[in-house]
Amino acid sequence: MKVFSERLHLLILVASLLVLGFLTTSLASYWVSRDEIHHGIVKNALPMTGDNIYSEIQKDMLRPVFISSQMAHDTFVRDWMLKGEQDTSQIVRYLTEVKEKNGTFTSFLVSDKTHRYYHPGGVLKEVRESDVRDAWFFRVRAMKTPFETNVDADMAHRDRMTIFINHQVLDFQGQFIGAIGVGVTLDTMAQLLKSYEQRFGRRIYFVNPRGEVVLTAQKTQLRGSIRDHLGLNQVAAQIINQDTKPTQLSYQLNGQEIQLNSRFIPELGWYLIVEQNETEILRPVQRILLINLAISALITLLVLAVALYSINRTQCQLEQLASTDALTQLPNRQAFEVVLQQKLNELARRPRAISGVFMDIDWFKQINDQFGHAQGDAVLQEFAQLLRHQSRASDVVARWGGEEFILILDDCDLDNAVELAEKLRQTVEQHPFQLPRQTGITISVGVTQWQEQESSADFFQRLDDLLYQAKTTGRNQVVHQRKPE
Ligand SMILES: Nc1nc2c(ncn2[C@@H]2O[C@H](COP(=O)(O)OP(=O)(O)OP(=O)(O)O)[C@@H](O)[C@H]2O)c(=O)[nH]1
Repeated sequence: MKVFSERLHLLILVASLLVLGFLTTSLASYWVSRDEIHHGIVKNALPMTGDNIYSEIQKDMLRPVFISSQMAHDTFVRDWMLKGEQDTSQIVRYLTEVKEKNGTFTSFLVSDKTHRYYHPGGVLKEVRESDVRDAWFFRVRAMKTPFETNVDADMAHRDRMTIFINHQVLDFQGQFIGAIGVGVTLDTMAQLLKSYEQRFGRRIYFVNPRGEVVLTAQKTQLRGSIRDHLGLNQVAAQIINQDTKPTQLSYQLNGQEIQLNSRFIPELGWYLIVEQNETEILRPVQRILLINLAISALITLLVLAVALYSINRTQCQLEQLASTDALTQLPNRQAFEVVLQQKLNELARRPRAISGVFMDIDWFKQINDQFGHAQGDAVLQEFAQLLRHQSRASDVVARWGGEEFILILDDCDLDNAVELAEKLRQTVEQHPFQLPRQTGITISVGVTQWQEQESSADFFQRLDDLLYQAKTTGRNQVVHQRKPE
């Protein structure tokens, strides 16, 4: 029991050390990867996507700004306006050419004198200070800078969202005489967002200062106000209250961590939002962690199995060593007593006759004295070999000590036991032992049958007495005692 619990303690210790080691390395590498991924998203991926998109926007806006500036400085335009806007077809043709040559979505001119709004289709309307949709013109008129970009619905094209470059037109004395420019659609921008979404698996969209989603890539499918979206509503106020510096935010959605980078784009007057689902990115790393843990568990089990196997093997070898007589390889007295006890316990379940044969080599001291101890050992080994051959698998044979041997015969009554003992005695007597000189070797034997309810001490005592009787009454004989009737 003690050995078992020591073995269990050892195995628990080995398993704990392995589990601790594997857990520490697996979790440490998972945490490092997780931190690196988080850092990569927050410090690099999201801000860089924002930077790239912003620089694309700036690049895209350069050409329309340049075209609008050229239109504003065109002598024909200014002369035509100063000469009283006589022939509408001339300016319409001019605006059509600008639009078609440059591939812009629209082109326009608004006169400060007549308030007429010209575009490639003719005169669209007259701008009025009272109309909120015309407020842009009066704002441009009051501007200190020569142009602005303004995202607005284009009335000439069914209110399609358009980026207008509104450039002031000044006369030759520098007085404001109108606003001119081109409009480009947001289609290219949407295309850009879509390609970024596909390439990097990030959600990208624009939000106006009221918090409404104004432009998304097709995949995003985000509509309405960000205040109405679960998760996003946690950071909506921070997104639209920020200054122009990019801001890093995060929110929780369905147990997932979403990282969000937001920046104000002055050219559009919108906030550019780039989002990345950190939990999703972490999934492969978590899968690797689980695989690592599974491999670790397997290795731990394997090591435990190998340890258990070798402990058991060593223990078996030790037990074998402790229970075997080194000279004859027969079980020793201790082992014999254990096996005999098992046999006696079995008797209750299956009652049967059991007999004992106790043997002692005669005059063995003389053999040692004549031929030396080594020769005496050889005789003991040869005798053990004879015993082994004479006994059955169910019998228990052992070296009792010195030159004494014992045989327990299973399912064998006294008559059969005496017969076998006699046969054994004769075999020994006739056996040519390997000695330098031919020497007769004999044995004295005591035989008796196990009596019911008898203690093993009494049984051995009787066997010992019978053997003593054989020795004292002439040796080389079998003495037995009948079972009392
Ligand atoms: N070579 C050898 N001798 C042993 C071993 N064990 C005991 N002996 C010897 O066996 C001898 C037994 O001698 P005794 O007990 O006097 O008995 P005996 O000479 O056989 O005489 P009886 O038994 O009376 O016939 C002793 O000399 C022991 O030293 C052993 O393993 N090897």
